[in-house]
Amino acid sequence: MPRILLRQPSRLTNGTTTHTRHYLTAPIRAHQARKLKMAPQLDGYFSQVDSMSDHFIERLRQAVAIPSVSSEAARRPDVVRMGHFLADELTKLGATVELRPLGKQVGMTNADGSALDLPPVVLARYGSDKAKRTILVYGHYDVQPAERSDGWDTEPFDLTVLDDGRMFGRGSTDDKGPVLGWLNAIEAHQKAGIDFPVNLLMCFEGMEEYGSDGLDDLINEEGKKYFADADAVCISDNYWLGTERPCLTYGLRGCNYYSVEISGPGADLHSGVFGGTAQEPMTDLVRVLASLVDTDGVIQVQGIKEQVAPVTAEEAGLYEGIAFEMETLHESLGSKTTIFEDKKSTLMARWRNPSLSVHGIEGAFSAPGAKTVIPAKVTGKFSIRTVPNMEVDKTNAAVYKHVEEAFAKLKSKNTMKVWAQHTGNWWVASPKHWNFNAAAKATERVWGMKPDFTREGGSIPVTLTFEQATGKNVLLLPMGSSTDGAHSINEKLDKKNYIEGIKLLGAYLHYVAEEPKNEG
Ligand SMILES: C[C@H](N)C(=O)N[C@@H](Cc1c[nH]cn1)C(=O)O
Ligand SMILES: [Zn+2]
Ligand SMILES: [Zn+2]
Repeated sequence: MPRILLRQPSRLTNGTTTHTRHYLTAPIRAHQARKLKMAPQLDGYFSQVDSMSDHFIERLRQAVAIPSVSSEAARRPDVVRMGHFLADELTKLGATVELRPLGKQVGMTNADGSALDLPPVVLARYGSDKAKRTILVYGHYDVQPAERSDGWDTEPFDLTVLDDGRMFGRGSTDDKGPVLGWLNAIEAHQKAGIDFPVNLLMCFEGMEEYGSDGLDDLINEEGKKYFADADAVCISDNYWLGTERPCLTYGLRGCNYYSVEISGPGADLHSGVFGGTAQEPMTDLVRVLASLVDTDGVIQVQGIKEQVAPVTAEEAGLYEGIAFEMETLHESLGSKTTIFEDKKSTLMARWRNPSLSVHGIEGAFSAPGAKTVIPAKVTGKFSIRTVPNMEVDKTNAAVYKHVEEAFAKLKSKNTMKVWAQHTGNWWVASPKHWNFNAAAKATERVWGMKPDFTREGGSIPVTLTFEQATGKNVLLLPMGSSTDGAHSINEKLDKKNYIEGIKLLGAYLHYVAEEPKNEG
């Protein structure tokens, strides 16, 4: 059973508080169902999901307990264990499952220097009825790093369920909750004795948080083989814009992630002995990093903004209608330190303009205390979120030129190297497709309101690859909300979003089955 902690909610924050939400009562739901002329069997499915909610939370607790951090070599066995956990659960549910190896990872090794295996991709099929549509779903079972000492209020890998419904744990919203949502939807159909409305193809990877190493090749290879039957693709791996209105997402930014390494001395040095006599890599690095972007987020690299698609009149009119409040953003951010004061500029900055973030410095002293060291080699990490019509190679070339020139200006005797650690494309699709229609109807049925159509500031590198390799429409159908704190301390998923999200995923599949066959 999940651990239920009856603590005061205020002790746990990721800069958020909970909202009172108004959920659908049974009569309103029945009215919605009549209005949407829809699958009566959904009511049975919804009741089944409700009655299995403790079991579904327990499944999430087991998944969160596996610290499947893809960016740390030492955690790789846990990432693999998580892949096996999913494969076992799917097998128990009657799916046909394969664990596909992806070979060795480039650029990361085991502690002893030996090559590191990439975690397997979980490929699974549930149902193969030619009379039904086939939906391909993708998600990831790896997570961002998390240590209690980062500032978590609870153990990050121990799902902590508060009595107000917030469920804290690394991966709860990104992306273990949504991935398990598909498994839970299958199980609830089985337990309720309701025919599963579509065939499901599943692709769950363990390297998304590290740029989806190795997955593009597999998708391209299987586009017309394992994934050949797919009629459309659905990904549940992003978040609502706020806490009240659900959304369907038709765009993502890309992500180019860079390292800049500066080295000089043969070893770390005593700053009393060598300070003032040796040129310091850290001094050079902070000056190079500081040259990239200003306080208002304006990218200083020439050749980036020049690639950005102009705003059309149609796009300019879209923003005001979106349910988004600056107050909710302040709440998710945990402060009022926003660059813009208005909604439109903020949404444009998140969805359709590039941004440059500086993430950290490897090799630098970062612990509490006052160590008087001169680090011998430091590596700065930064990334650019890319947007239409930016090109990966052009962007890389512009970044390398900027960094090389910024370093040259320092006239330093140290050595500098810059490279892209991983790159991932932006993606924008048409929401005018039966795949989105089905999701919109499911949203209205489950949440009692029409969804907003949104773009996402984050990246899911393989989205464009799925679209191109299958030639099918891709839909992003988020489960969690803006206050979940993905990648942050105290990541959480609200129980309401998890349970209603399981209903949403199942309802979407029923509406997919009912969409006219001649569209898309
Ligand atoms: C939106 C998705 N849940 C996510 O968090 N994606 C990551 C993927 C990533 C990591 N490196 C490059 N892309 C993200 O947007 O940071
Ligand atoms: Zn994710
Ligand atoms: Zn993520």
